[in-house]
Amino acid sequence: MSTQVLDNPVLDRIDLNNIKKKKINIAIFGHGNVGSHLVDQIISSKEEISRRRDLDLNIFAVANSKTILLQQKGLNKNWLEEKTESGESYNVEDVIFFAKTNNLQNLILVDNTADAGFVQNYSAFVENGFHLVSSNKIANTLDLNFYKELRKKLTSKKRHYLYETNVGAGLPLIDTIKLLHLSGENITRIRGVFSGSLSYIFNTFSEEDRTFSSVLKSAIDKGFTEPDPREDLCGNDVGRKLLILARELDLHNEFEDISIQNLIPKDLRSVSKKEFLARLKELDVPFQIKKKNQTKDTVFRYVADLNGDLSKETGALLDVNLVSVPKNSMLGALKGSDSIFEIYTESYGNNPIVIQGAGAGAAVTARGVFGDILRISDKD
Ligand SMILES: NC(=O)C1=CN([C@@H]2O[C@H](COP(=O)(O)OP(=O)(O)OC[C@H]3O[C@@H](n4cnc5c(N)ncnc54)[C@H](O)[C@@H]3O)[C@@H](O)[C@H]2O)C=CC1
Ligand SMILES: N[C@@H](CC=O)C(=O)O
Repeated sequence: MSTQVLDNPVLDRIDLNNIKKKKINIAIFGHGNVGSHLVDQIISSKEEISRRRDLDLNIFAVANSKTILLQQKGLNKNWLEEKTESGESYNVEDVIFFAKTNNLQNLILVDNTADAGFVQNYSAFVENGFHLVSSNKIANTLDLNFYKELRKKLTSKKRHYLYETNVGAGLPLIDTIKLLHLSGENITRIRGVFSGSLSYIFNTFSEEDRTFSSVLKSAIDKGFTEPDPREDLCGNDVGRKLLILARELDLHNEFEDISIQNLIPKDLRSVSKKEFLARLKELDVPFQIKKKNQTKDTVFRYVADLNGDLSKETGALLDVNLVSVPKNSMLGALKGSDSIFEIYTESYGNNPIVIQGAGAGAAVTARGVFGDILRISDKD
């Protein structure tokens, strides 16, 4: 598109191509595995999106737990060097103040942390005009009171909250379930392998002659696990995903309602993360014994199951267990870090809708977060 210049002397230097572009101002918290991919993806797709969708994506803040880089005109591809050089310590009120004093509109807060403390700021951000996008699952798995109050606040402020990556990383799962439920389709059961890291770990451990700790270490290095990998191994991360799906169906469950098989030996559960990582080899013998005792032609799968009477607010049963399944079954045939979700509904009968694909990984997750940002940008 070429730049058009107007005759009017006041407007004669205004680029008409930019007038109609909607500027979206984004603040990103957490730039670890997922967050840093997200910033890079936005910066490298910015021009193309500006051309195709008339959106000007402007990342005006990026922060980790220690420092922030604030730039009204937006980050460029050297953001990490700039932040390392001139990032400053901060609190979240500074970001809200910065957005206000610079009169930034169309604000989106992106939470790419795994921090329980950070989600307590959501309400203040919404109060000050921010939409929310989150890969962090915590806000959706605190008590139902917090869950409902946040939604009340969002409705009263006409703000949106999208979190597609909370379950199944970049897979289109939450949206699918939401639409089925909203359209009146009765979902009767959701079952599957919800964890990309545990899928990778058990696929690899079942197939290859490697110790459990070396496979776990690879999963950590590939960015599949939570910042503390015990969140995956103890089942909390899968439990959270199960609860998030249950709540999408308007079920009134709390985290404590989930029956979870914890895979961590008792004496490694409450040590520090540093000590746990130093003692990974202690997982080798217990898992080697499990492998040795396994029936022929079966593989381990860490399976989550939402079942029971899903037509009643309190009728659901939620459980997460390590099971042996035949290699040639749908769950048994999973590869790599794939997750699989079987969604059973009244109309689809015994043949579930199946959603399968990469269930973890920084690039796919960042792409999913990016999708949520674009969905919100298109609204209003
Ligand atoms: N890695 C994956 O495949 C997937 C991850 N997720 C979620 O994405 C989120 C991020 O995961 P990763 O990037 O792998 O973690 P990470 O540990 O690599 O990065 C976390 C980042 O959050 C920052 N942080 C922590 N507390 C903070 C606070 N209070 N304020 C500002 N920044 C803070 C850390 O400094 C770090 O930059 C997690 O909630 C995880 O559950 C979701 C789907 C898939
Ligand atoms: N640690 C999680 C990442 C995505 O939520 C997993 O392994 O699935």
